Amino acid sequence: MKGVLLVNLGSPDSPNPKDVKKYLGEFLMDERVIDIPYPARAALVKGIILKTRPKASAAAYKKIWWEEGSPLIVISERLQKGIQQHTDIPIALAMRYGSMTIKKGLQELVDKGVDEVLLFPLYPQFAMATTETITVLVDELQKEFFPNLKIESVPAFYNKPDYIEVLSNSIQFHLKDKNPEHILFSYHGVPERHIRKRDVTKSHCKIDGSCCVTPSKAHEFCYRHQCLEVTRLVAEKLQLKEGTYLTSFQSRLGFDPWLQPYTDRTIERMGKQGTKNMAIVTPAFVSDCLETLEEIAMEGEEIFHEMGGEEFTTIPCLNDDKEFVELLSKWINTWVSKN
Ligand SMILES: C=CC1=C(C)c2cc3[nH]c(cc4nc(cc5[nH]c(cc1n2)c(C)c5CCC(=O)O)C(CCC(=O)O)=C4C)c(C)c3C=C
Ligand SMILES: [Fe+2]
Ligand SMILES: [Fe+2]
Repeated sequence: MKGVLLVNLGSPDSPNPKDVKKYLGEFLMDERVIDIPYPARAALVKGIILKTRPKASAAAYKKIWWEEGSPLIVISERLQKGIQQHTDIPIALAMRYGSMTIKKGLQELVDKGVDEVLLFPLYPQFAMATTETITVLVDELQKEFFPNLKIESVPAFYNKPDYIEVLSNSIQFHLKDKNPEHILFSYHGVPERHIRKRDVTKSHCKIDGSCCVTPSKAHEFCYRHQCLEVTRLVAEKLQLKEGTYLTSFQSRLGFDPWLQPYTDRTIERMGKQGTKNMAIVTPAFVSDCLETLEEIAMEGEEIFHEMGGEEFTTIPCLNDDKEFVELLSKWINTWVSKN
């Protein structure tokens, strides 16, 4: 029997510093997230980041936490239930970090009689720190614990026309009557080094004005290209005028160069330059989470108002939007009817 494992990033068990520390420790010790050799990574994460960040992150999590739990987890569960209503095969949900482990998710499917799994990382764009860390872990788990399980992965879906249509419809719906002067497409950032490391040509990605718009086989694993493509395709679909939309990258950590322009500085600049009414959409996330509900909807709005901006609209992620649930269900049912 076939089954599906949806995988999202994960959240701490509670917004308390102890749980946040445990979660951040697991997340940031992943060699595909902080990609420096083990001794240096442990010194940085355990010796520096985990000494201060859990308290600040816990305070941020407390601001967005829901009665039912972490928004990211609750929303992912709603997505799972929504999809389950459109298919007869079991749909399980797991998180890359935290208590809802991928191993438990695979076991849940196996216990239901599944021997063929569609692994569905809930990320529209490929990144070493997201999609790749999931597929690598699943490979390891399969070899060690589930040798008889056949597993196939869903690749990044950033440029699928039906995804672009659903995202564009959602943006249009949330912007009706808003008339923003500018729409900012803000994606989670990654260190520039991550892009270069996954350049299969070893020389294409210069992280400049042209590499990501020049056709290359490097783009299959270029997060920056895939983000810029989502912006371009949505702008084309919604017929946005040149100069009314921008792309930026948020949530940087540490002192290495990350993808630019940075979202906070872009919002600041837009406010300073006299934009009064702006909207922001975050297409690297399928579910609202700390990075959208706090960093964008709270901090971003505050920066914009401080700089003289007036109306700031945060467009929700696709979450359990009806069209999005139907789209993922359609892809899953196509896979089910294959072979
Ligand atoms: C080196 C650090 C990080 C990289 C690289 C990174 C990439 C990355 N992350 C997401 C999605 C999410 N990240 C979230 C939280 C978060 N991310 C980092 C660091 C890196 N992310 C940290 C330290 C945190 C924790 C919060 C904080 O202390 O600021 C979340 C939210 C989780 C939640 O519980 O709500 C998401 C989602 C992507 C898509 C990505 C690369 C493309
Ligand atoms: Fe992150
Ligand atoms: Fe590129």
